[in-house]
Amino acid sequence: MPSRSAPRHQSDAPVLTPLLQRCSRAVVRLGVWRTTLLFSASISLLSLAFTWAYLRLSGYTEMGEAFYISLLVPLPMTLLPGSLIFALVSALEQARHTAHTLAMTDSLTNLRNRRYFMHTAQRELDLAQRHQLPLALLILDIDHFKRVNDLHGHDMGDQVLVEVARRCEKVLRTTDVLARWGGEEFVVLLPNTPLEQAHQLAERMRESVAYSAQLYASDDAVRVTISIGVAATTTGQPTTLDLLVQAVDRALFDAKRAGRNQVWLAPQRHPKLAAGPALVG
Ligand SMILES: Nc1nc2c(ncn2[C@@H]2O[C@H](COP(=O)(O)OP(=O)(O)OP(=O)(O)O)[C@@H](O)[C@H]2O)c(=O)[nH]1
Repeated sequence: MPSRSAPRHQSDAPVLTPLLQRCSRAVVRLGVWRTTLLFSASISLLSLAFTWAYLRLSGYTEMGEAFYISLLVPLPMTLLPGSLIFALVSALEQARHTAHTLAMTDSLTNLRNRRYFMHTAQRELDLAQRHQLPLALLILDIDHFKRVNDLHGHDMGDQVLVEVARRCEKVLRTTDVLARWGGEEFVVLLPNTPLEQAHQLAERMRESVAYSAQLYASDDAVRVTISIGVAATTTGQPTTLDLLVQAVDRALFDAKRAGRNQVWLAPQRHPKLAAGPALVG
């Protein structure tokens, strides 16, 4: 009978890389000096064990001076090279971590970027389908944003983007993922959320942007609104991320065409997506 278990690692590379990463993260967590001391102490103990085994096998019963030599000599001998190596490993790990975070972050808003979002959304969609849970997706777009830039300047436009991101973030739960989709668009993933609940959240985001007396900390107050497209998967029905994004895009397009500052739910034209009323304004 063929084995059902997944084949184990076919080469050393996939095993080694996570192992090395785990080791370098451990160095960062412990700190260079603690790692060095731990390393040097382990080498000393190993050296002691080897000496003891060697003497026993050679017929000696007393350790004598060999005890002190095997325990204490490796300690100072490994301290300097150990600390240099671990300092280097720690610096490399921190640089790798920073580069990884930067590659996934939008520099203006500090939100996750589209690349991170797509990766996370695919994983969440797979999980939702495996556990038969609903999943909702929102794309929101600042209305007439070009005018903000034209009237108040690009720097103010940037401030508006940051402020809208902050307001939307406040409405969301910790499990939701908000990312910058690009330009003046943001995307939100709502795991374990049916369409009705996603709609309520979208409305709260829309209101938190539209109904603020003075939105931006500046003498030159700007008021903006956002339009939002929403779609959700139907529990237990398979769909793809592309289909979901297409449905949300279409709903957002409809919200814009209907006059902006509205939330539109994805219509029934994608049978595998949760159906809802087409317009919720
Ligand atoms: N300040 C600033 N502007 C940006 C940034 N990214 C994109 N934009 C601007 O966003 C504007 C988007 O304009 P449009 O696509 O015409 O859309 P809109 O004016 O918002 O109109 P509707 O979406 O139809 O309501 C463009 O003027 C871009 O230059 C950014 O990072 N900072």
